[in-house]
Amino acid sequence: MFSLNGSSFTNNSLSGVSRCLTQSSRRGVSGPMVVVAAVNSNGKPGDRNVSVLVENSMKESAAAPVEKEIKSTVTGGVGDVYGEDSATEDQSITPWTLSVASGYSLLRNPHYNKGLAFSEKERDSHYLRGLLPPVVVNHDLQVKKMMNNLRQYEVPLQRYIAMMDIQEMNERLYYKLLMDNVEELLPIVYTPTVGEACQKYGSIFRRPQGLFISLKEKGKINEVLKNWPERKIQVIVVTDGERILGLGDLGCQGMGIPVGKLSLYTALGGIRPSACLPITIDVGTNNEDLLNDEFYIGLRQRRARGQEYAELFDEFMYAVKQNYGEKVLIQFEDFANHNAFDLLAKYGTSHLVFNDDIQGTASVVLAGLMAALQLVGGTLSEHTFLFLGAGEAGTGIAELIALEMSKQTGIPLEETRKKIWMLDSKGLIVNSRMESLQHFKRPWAHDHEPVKDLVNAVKSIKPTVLIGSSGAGRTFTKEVVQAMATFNEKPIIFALSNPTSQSECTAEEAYTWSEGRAIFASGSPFAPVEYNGKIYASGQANNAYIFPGFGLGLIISGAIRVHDDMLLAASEALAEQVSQENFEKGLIYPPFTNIRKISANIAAKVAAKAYELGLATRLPEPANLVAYAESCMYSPAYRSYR
Ligand SMILES: NC(=O)C1=CN([C@@H]2O[C@H](COP(=O)(O)OP(=O)(O)OC[C@H]3O[C@@H](n4cnc5c(N)ncnc54)[C@H](OP(=O)(O)O)[C@@H]3O)[C@@H](O)[C@H]2O)C=CC1
Ligand SMILES: CC(=O)C(=O)O
Ligand SMILES: [Mg+2]
Repeated sequence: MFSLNGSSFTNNSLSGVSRCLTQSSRRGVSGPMVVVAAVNSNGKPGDRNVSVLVENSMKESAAAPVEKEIKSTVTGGVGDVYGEDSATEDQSITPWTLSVASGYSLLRNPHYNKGLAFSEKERDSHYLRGLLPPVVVNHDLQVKKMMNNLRQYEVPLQRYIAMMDIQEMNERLYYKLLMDNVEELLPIVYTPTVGEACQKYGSIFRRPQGLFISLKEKGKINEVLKNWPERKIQVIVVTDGERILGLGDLGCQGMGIPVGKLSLYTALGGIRPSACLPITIDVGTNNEDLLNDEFYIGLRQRRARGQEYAELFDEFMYAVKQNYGEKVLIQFEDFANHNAFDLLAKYGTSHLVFNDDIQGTASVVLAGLMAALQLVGGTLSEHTFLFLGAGEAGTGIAELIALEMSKQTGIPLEETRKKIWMLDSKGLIVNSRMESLQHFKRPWAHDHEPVKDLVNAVKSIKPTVLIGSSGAGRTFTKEVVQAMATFNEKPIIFALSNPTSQSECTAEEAYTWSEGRAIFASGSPFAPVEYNGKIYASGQANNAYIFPGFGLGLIISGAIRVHDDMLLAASEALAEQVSQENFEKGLIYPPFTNIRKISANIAAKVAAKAYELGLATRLPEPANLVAYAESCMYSPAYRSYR
């Protein structure tokens, strides 16, 4: 029997599981260390301290101000997140401890498992003899085998399930697979397949991924966050599932999106997987099909709104800051627009928040436009823009374009906005509709007679750029694309809506109907198209180009707030990565195969802007930010275990 943090253990209680080390003996061990909640001699988890007041979670960060009084019995110091150091004797604490994973548990630990790649020496020193067949294979061969296996599945959803299984089994294999085969696997772990996965999440559910915070957890969110096995969180992607891609309200099953986005944070942006936390806030769903689906995994109630929603969210936001400090990046994803704009405005001054749908999408589209100008000529302010869809994506993009025009020309924002027109489900947004418009649409109401449909709006406005951000599939009809092609030599057409089923038009339609003249990009990928004997490859205008590098830039600079100028910097960085060879193929985005280099460049420009704006806290500023960003990136290469 030996003692661990005051709890008694028999050697027997640990056999076949982790072999735990005491605080003093764990120093000097460089084996696979896992954090576990210690188990007492009765084999039951120790009590949790549910009311710990903490000021900051990150040891390296300065104490964050406590902005909201939370009932407390323990006042932990900086870094004393779990109240371990300062609890009095009558108070219970969370008995977290470190252990060295070995044997059977090592093979079942996705962070450290290497499968058949464990060396002979590791098999000896980590009690793996007999638990693996004799062969030792390398990482590359594992990737080759897994790709062969994945390609056997013809149904994309089966590939998605297989990828999730790999992620749950061997994390480094999952990320190497994804990074080495990014163009092939992005459509599986991301749009379009992730959309179908969310729709069927309940049926395909195997092991939970991410953290589920529902109305049931109200008053206990601090405690729920402590259940997550990692403490040093740098990026959270959170959704409430109300607007999942263009598929509407998928409630709790929206979890596929934060999980997928964070896979990209790691694979494309180099953020450590253990620093990423996917979260779904479950306040119910108004999706009747899901409410009646026996396999639905969420709360079976209609959505909470108003004060109930606001209180839960407030508790969540403060608990996040208390647990992970003020430099944790919180990415809002796929909220319905009636919450998205308000949440961004509300927490934008107190937290490091970023709305991917509003801001990330804006940045990626502006980058595509900057690149497209190389092909069509003219400056941004010489173009005229028409959007189908005036929600988060549409108005977010429009605002960033107007801001960039204003910066380039010195013309006030109110004036540059006049070059941008928008349609919603009720038609063109015009001044006569002002009273009934949601606040985020009002800046886009201009003088014009009412126009009900897109084709007439196109004919009247004569835009040079047409952007689809409606979530409504096949709305760029032949008549619409042909109209664009009558008054534009090279019409710029973005069909941003996801997944593929919601795309405003296909690549084939855009090229065929414009007689091969369109500069086309879409939110979900399309295969190259042959038209009149020529191959047309289209780009993927998806915020996946931006958020991984953008987030990396915030993290490496220790930024405390997001600023619009950082979005502009990210757009410039991305546009600069489009090569002459890409332009010659008609591409306005670089291929995803170079994404890590692209992300490092975006991160460097975003970080530089954070330093320039005085929003960076990691000092001094590195001399070469691109090299620094690259050096900070996670690599999925296997580590040797002693
Ligand atoms: N490619 C990318 O990187 C991204 C793509 N998207 C995609 O953009 C789409 C929209 O997202 P988001 O802006 O957040 O959604 P919102 O719900 O905020 O906005 C949708 C807008 O489209 C309008 N709309 C819907 N149907 C029609 C129609 N048939 N005709 C005209 N207007 C219509 C709505 O009108 P009304 O206001 O009247 O209801 C609303 O203004 C989604 O499919 C999403 O996947 C989003 C983010 C990033
Ligand atoms: C890409 C993305 O964020 C969306 O479609 O919502
Ligand atoms: Mg989104």
